[in-house]
Amino acid sequence: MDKKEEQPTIVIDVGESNSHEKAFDVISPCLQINPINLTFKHISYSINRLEINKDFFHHLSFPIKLTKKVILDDVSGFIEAGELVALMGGSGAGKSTLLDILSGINKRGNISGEVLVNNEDVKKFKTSIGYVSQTDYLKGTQTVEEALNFYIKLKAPLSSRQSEREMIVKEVLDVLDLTKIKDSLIGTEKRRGISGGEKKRVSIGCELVTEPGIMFLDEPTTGLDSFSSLAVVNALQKMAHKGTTIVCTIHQPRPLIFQKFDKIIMLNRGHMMYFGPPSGCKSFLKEAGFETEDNVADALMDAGAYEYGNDQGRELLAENFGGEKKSVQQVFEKRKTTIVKEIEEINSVDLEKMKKTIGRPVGFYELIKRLVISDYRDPSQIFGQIFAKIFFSLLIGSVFFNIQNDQQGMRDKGGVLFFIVTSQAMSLMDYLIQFIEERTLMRRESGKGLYTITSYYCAYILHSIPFLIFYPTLYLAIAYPMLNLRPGFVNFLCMWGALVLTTFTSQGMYYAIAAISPNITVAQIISPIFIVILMIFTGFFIQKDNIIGFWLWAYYLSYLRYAFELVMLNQFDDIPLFCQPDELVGGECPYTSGRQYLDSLQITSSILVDYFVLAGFCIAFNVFVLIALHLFNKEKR
Ligand SMILES: Nc1ncnc2c1ncn2[C@@H]1O[C@H](COP(=O)(O)OP(=O)(O)OP(=O)(O)O)[C@@H](O)[C@H]1O
Repeated sequence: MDKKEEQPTIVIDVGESNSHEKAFDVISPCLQINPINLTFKHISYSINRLEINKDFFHHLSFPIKLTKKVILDDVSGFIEAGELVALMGGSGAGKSTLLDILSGINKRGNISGEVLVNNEDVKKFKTSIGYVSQTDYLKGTQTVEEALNFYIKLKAPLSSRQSEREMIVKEVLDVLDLTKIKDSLIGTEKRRGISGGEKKRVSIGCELVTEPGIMFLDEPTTGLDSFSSLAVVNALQKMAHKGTTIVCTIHQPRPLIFQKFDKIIMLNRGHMMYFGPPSGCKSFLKEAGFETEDNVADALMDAGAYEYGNDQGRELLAENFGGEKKSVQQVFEKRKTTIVKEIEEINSVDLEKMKKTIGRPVGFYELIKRLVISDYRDPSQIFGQIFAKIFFSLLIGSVFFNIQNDQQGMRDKGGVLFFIVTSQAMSLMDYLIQFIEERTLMRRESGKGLYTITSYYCAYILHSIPFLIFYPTLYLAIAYPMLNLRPGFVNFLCMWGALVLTTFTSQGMYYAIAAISPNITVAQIISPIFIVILMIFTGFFIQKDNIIGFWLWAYYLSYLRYAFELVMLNQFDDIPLFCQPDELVGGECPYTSGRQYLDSLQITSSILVDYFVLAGFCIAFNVFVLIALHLFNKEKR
């Protein structure tokens, strides 16, 4: 049988069940779905883990031993183009693990067996496969339509035209019943948006607009009410009718939902327990001795629990089933050879190769656009920064108003410059939290091949540049004249440049902390430690000669020291200082020039050197972030 010739009608033959024909929806003019057959043969998955050795005391053996935990054991099956398949099983049965393996996601454990899409290794098409995880990773400041447009623009073939893309988005909105809410914001933690069920359908839509021939969904109905669950499964069924092969994990579906699937794959403790259409479940259970009039999905789960559960659970379930029990596994084992034979048959069918989708160069522009729109729709961080700058500049401007170049003024100026530099560095702490939140989305989207990590980070930095220049400008524009700092445009410009560079370097440092921190809590603990160390070693509190050898590294690595030295040199080099009558010591003025004050703080470098070192730190931090994002933020489960 040549399936290519038969398109768009594909015959589905499922194990021992009755074969049925499935015709793809021909009213789909836009979505170009490549029919995909998926076969998986002898899949086993195990992980090695370290465990406490309970025999340690009895036999005086090693206290820790390496054990192997088998999570999937010889699982085989096939899914044909346009089928909607439910992967069922109790908690810990191995559903998510099998879904990950089928979708080509890298796993940490040992995998054996083969997964083929249209006869080719699934791993080759990892980024072309649609995968909807249990958690919705969406940009809350986008509208529903914008989210779909973002995906299609970044993943559609370069040859596709704008009008075609618009039609696909329109069709997907329609299929998923999202047209009415297409202009609604998805919503963030601060601002409520669409409902959970709608979010799930948007996540599905984001995948669907990229026209995947095959899609995997991890528990798409979990956490949804029965109506929303039905709406999601209905949408999946419509997509399957248009030709997309769909596999999703699901927990105990109600009968209405259960019947919508073309095939059920039931797992129990890593073993396959049932493979076939929902209509075949009842006879299968009967054959295994579990005759029931209940909901078949529930009965299937119970039969598995009966076989693999403990004695107590078995007793409980025995009351329900009655009669002499057989083993579902035993009955299923007989069917296994038929499944493997079917897989060979499916693999002998010559279907078009699966298409590979490649990220588009427009990705960078789309990323910046999304970030700018996000700032516009959720400007709380920008307003927060502006408020902080105005507040701090007025605070120090009024406390240290009109500082003179006398002995007290000299010290005040030193303190004020220290405060300006360090407060500017500290004020960017919220960038760290925002970056960690963004990182999760970036990990997901780059894992799907929408863009590269490098283009994301460059876009992220680029979109923040105007703000990182504006904040220190605002700070100095208010504080500089109030404080009576050194007059002259060149001195102002030098101070401004130092503060802007400090801002960029601090942003790099916070992103570096964020890139290596596993979560926000860890990052929030690490960053104040860093900042305090950097502040102690600015050279304002303790000079190099008084630092003990162990801490000298911190003196050299404190980028705030170079920033502080720079602004001090700019303010004090070559200026005369005078004494008020009460400041004379033995009739003499202790400091008659700014240079003397700089020498007392052991500030001997030059403005140019400090600029270069600061710029070097800024570049180094950003290169470190890129390396860390590539090393630690790859999708791997
Ligand atoms: N990396 C891992 N380390 C340790 N155990 C793991 C790992 N991955 C999976 N497991 C174990 O393998 C089993 C199957 O996990 P999996 O997440 O696939 O189950 P599931 O059927 O999806 O369960 P649930 O419905 O509760 O999400 C579980 O017992 C789980 O604890």
